[in-house]
Amino acid sequence: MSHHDWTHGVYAITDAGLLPDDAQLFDGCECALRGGLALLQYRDKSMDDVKRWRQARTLTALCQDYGVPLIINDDVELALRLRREGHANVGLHLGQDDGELSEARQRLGGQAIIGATCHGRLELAEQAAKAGASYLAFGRFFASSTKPDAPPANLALLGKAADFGLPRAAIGGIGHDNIHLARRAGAELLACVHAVFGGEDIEARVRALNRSLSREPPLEATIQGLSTG
Ligand SMILES: Cc1ncc(COP(=O)(O)OP(=O)(O)O)c(N)n1
Ligand SMILES: Cc1nc(C(=O)O)sc1CCOP(=O)(O)O
Ligand SMILES: [Mg+2]
Repeated sequence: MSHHDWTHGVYAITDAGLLPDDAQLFDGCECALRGGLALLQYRDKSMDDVKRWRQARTLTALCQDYGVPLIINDDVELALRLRREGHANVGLHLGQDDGELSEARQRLGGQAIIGATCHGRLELAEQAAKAGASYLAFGRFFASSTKPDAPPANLALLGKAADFGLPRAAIGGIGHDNIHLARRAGAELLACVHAVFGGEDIEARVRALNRSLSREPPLEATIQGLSTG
């Protein structure tokens, strides 16, 4: 795990509509991992605890093979159960209504990756940073078919969030045609559902996103380069 830099790159998030059974979920995630992910998030809104445990456990092992952390959406108990089984690569993502981040930090320990949804609001980012977040997620930046009603945010926010000193994740409608804009605005992590899992050849889709990212330095680095040299 130590060689893997989870702080930069494509952050794929699963979707039970696009990956409706175990075979499609596991195969889709393996293809995405082959394409090169910084992080993978297991996002399943069902109440089926048996399914969620089975799927999360298999994804944890799959991610371990690729040296990539698996982030559990919403569910601190599930993340805790996996970590207690010895899976140190398991982290958690919490939204504003998903429980106290400081409590999750205490329960999961100092090493676990814990992300926080901050929408378009710097004061939420400040609170999350103080409560022990590992990364801050902002969005929705573009129209999203996965979550059309997520509150909109402006890309300029990403530059303002640099001062927290934590990786910034951009989410919401991120795809091949706009990923460079979010990167350029300062996001280190580019979180995508549809752009990764919403079509054929998932590995090629992730590779294409990574190619777009590698061509695009963040604006902060460009400005620094201009002023130093
Ligand atoms: C990386 C990332 N950013 C934001 C979210 C959204 O979290 P939340 O606001 O809790 O909404 P749901 O995903 O639970 O519907 C996320 N999951 N991941
Ligand atoms: C899960 C989620 N949260 C969002 C937020 O703004 O907080 S947008 C979103 C959906 C992201 O899916 P897609 O890449 O298909 O647009
Ligand atoms: Mg949530």
